[in-house]
Amino acid sequence: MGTLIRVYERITNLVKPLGKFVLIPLATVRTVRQFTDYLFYSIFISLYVFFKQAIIHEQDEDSLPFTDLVHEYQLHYRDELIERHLDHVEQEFLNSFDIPSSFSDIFKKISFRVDYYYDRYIIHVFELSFGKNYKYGSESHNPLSIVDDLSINDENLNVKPKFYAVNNDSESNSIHNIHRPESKAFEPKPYLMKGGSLRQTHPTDQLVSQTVQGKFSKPSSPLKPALTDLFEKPRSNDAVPTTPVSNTSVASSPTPTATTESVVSAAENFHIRTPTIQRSIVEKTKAFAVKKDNHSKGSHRKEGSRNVFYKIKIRRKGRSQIDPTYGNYELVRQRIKNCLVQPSYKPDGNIGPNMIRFTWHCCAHYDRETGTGGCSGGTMRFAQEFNDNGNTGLNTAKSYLDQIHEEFPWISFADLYSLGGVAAVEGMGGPRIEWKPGRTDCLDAKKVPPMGRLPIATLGSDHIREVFTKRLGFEDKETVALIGGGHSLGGCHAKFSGFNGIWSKKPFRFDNDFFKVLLNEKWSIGVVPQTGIEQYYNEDKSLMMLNTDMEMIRDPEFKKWTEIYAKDEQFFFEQFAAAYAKLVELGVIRDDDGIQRVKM
Ligand code: HEM
Repeated sequence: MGTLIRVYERITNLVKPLGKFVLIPLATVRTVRQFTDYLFYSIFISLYVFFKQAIIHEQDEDSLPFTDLVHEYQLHYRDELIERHLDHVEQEFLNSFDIPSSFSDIFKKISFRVDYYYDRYIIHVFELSFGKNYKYGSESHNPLSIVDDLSINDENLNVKPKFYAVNNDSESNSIHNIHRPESKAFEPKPYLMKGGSLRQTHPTDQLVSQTVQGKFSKPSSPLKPALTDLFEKPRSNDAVPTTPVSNTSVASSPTPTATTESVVSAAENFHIRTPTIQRSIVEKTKAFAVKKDNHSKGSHRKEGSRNVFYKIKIRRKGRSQIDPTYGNYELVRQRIKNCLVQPSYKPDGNIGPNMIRFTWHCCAHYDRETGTGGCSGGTMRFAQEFNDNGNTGLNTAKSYLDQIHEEFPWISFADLYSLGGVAAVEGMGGPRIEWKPGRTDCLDAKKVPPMGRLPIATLGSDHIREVFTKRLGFEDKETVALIGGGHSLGGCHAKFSGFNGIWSKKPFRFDNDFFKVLLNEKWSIGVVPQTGIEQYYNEDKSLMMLNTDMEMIRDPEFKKWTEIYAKDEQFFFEQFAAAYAKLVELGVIRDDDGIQRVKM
């Protein structure tokens, strides 16, 4: 029987061009119908919104500009269409329900539908009738893409729904399980699955919509924090969140404020290949810094109320309350610090290093030449980025941060993911790192940068400079501080990267031990017993180094900084804090109100 099915599949596959031709009318009718549905719905909605805004005069805090409100309703309608199909079809097919943006888009959708129908209902019709799981993909006529058991590796693919440490001992996280079928999509949180709409329903019946929009001319409502407040001192007097934040009390330490000169000079030193982008960054940073100064001198009211580009709306039932944690970034920072110690996360017991690596990987795809990548946009939410091989093992940090997002739904993922590492460094005894909010999230995966940009641990100093200097824009001093600082914490896990061991005797304490150990121990190459991969060991094999770490003493310029950092911990702390602050700003181009509007 199995052979017969295979023969059938081969034949239908061979006559695919002809079969697809026959299906064109059906796909066209369906797509055009969907398009006209949107069209009629949009007209209806436009009238409705016009009536609502022009005649009823909704309350200020609930009214969006006309076009945004229409768009919101359109997305809502699209979500409804999708929900009707949710159980029957694959995610790829659901994407074809996106609102068509142009005529060529309609043709693309028709062509996609033709392919999908033929693949699902002709080639794999027997697969489906015998109850086998089938997954559409460009290669799905290839028997390998037919997934017999969709439950395999679910643990690996999904972040844990609750605060729950991933047990490193479990087979489910084993590096050997990473060979999962390409077609099995990472399942993002439900509200992200709907692509365009960031609406979500919370257990508390809270409806949150986070929108990026054009100029908004009305003064901010007193209920909403003024935009400029987001960049000022922590709102420590704010009420504590409704969800209790562990036993530790929440201390609000002051947010460091950079002087105008320091911010502008940082922007000027921030070398970008494209001169226009460089100029634009410097100008925007200058304007922002001046505005910040004005604000602290008390003149912000005149300015702030006129030029608001961005609004985070929080609506609740009854509309009388606002999330008391809104805009309190200090509270989120503290919340992250409080969740670092996790005895159930074995064998480490501390997720801080994982968090620092997670943030570093969120930023490390930046390319200053093209302006792509960087942690802005929160692109790590998407399968294309998160499933990159280099990110193996980072589901722990992501699952905790996603859970924290549920407590503070007003923060953008891009801000939260960058804050994770910043807070973890501090929580592990490191320096306080300056961090500014204002990153925005991409609505879909189109802005996910090309993968394969993470550094490779077995290569040498040329490769390190290619990544850190050429692509990310760091000087040697910063590169050494970042690598040594990051690798003073945590360790390698055979099941994730194939390397194994710790870099320093105190892997959960941020200090300059990495540099001391690197200079003082005797290193020789050895093999990780579990994986057969080569790495460097000290004499008693209690510590390890990667080849890229060894470059920190092989390359003369890197070695110079290694020696300096080994001698002067305070200086190292300062350099690391500055470099990590720069890391989390890569690709973030801010408007004069400090908010990043466009993800390049
Ligand atoms: C040449 C550059 C780098 C290479 C090749 C590299 C490579 C690696 C590898 C292979 C691991 C082991 C992952 C595992 O098995 O769990 C690791 C862990 C880690 N890396 Fe890097 N890394 C680099 C730079 C950085 C930077 C710049 C930072 C942060 C500033 C960083 C922070 C960390 C941390 C904290 C861990 C420990 C994670 C844990 O214990 O879960 N790394 N790195």
